[in-house]
Amino acid sequence: MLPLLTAQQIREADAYTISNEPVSSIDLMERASKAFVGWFVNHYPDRKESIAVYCGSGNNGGDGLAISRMLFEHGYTQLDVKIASYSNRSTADFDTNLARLIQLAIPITALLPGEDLLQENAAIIIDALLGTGLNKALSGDYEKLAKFINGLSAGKVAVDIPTGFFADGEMPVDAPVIKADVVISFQQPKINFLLPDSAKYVDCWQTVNIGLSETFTNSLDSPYQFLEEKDARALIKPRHHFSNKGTYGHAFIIAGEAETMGAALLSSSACLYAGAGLTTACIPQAGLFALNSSHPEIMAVLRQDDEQLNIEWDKYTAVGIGPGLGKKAIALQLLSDVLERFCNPIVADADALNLLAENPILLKKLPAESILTPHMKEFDRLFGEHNNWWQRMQTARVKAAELGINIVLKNDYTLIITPHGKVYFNSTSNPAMATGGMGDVLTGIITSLIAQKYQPEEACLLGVYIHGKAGDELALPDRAYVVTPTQIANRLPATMAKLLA
Ligand SMILES: NC(=O)C1=CN([C@@H]2O[C@H](COP(=O)(O)OP(=O)(O)OC[C@H]3O[C@@H](n4cnc5c(N)ncnc54)[C@H](O)[C@@H]3O)[C@@H](O)[C@H]2O)[C@H](O)CC1
Ligand SMILES: [K+]
Repeated sequence: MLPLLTAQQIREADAYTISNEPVSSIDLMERASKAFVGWFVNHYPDRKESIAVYCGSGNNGGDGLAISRMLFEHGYTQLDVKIASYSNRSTADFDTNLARLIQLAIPITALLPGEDLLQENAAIIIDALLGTGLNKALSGDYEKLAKFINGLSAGKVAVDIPTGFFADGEMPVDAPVIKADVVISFQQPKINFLLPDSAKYVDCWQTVNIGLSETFTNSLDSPYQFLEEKDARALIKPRHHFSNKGTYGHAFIIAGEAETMGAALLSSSACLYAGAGLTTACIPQAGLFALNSSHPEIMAVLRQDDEQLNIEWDKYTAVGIGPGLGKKAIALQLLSDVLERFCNPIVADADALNLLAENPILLKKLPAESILTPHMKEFDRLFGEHNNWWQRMQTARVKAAELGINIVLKNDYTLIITPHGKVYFNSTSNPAMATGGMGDVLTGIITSLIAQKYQPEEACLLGVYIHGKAGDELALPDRAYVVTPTQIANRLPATMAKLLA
């Protein structure tokens, strides 16, 4: 896991690294700037391209000055440095880098308070105005400069973080931010890059390692963690010789109405392909033919709307409930029944979540460590409206702890929030996966992993990872416009095998 630190913690990690590596602060800045330049030279190899480097007078600006010097040394000839001299304060490392830069034949212009901004013709803007030191939304000269830069058609590359963007915490609505085409972020993505509210500011980010002390960053035990391939590899268990279907559990998927049988087929097939020993789907009578003809491996428990059910709950090692289930009396009866009679953690999705929202008393009956897999709207129906994702994420932490459950809050970087206060951001998945039925597949995968005796938290982490990874393997090589949930389900065995290789 990559710990995701707040701006405050990044400063602490910075200070710790400086005194314990040890490395001088100016050399750490040199290392960060070199890492930026390493990326830049690969992506913008044309040494004749005109580049304007906009620098503040703090350490982000210091990086900008060091970057300008290094680009000059790499043979970039059309450099122009602009220094926003809006306050009379500067950091020592900024001053040192300014002294180094003025030795070189690079034009440097100071932008003074209240002054009109000069025309800008550069093809590329490097934004090194403000970084993680931002303490309030931009206003005055900085706001004017940000709007000016946003109005330029030049490509924009931000150093560490776009100027005006909050690394963590709630962003004021419509805060002025320099919109970057790409952000080269030091050491880790900033937490807010991973929340959907960042979409209007950050097109794309990449990280470069600057060697902050891992001993220290791990010791902070940050609640926020980034889930990566090595973590999924550590979680996935091989299938053993002499194992049989009984070894891998019996999953029960309660889903589908006559008109939404697709949801039941998608979730139960994903359950099958993710490796459950046995899968039984609880479906309406009308869906039996579709189930048998598409997936003869999956067994059925049929239900009628007006009939009392007599389910043998003891037969099953995991239960997933909700996809396409509807909200009729039978659905509520099934949900109440499972909460009353099934002792192990359950996976609740879609209509099961809507029923829980309408009958909040049932939330308290969820078996410990159960898993809810809402998208944003389902989450807000359950726990109230939220104005922004930072707020929503904090509510999820409170509710997960209060109810003793895991919450999988679906999005680009799906969040897995545990009852123990951790928030894991998943690193896989892509926009080609934005189609109906994707969530049904995820429910099937997580239920399957619980049936196979993964701990609920492990099932969430691995399930969310492989779901997105299968989507990446299908979409990214040919830049596919869309991948379907059926393709994802079919792909799972290969994706899982690769993780074990
Ligand atoms: N991650 C690391 O370990 C390293 C980071 N580096 C770079 O340093 C910046 C952070 O630098 P810092 O000096 O702390 O702050 P900034 O340059 O972001 O800001 C300077 C200064 O600006 C003032 N300020 C804050 N908000 C506003 C505002 N809204 N309007 C005007 N002025 C504002 C405030 O006084 C700040 O202190 C980090 O992003 C990296 O780029 C190191 O180079 C390497 C190690
Ligand atoms: K910046």
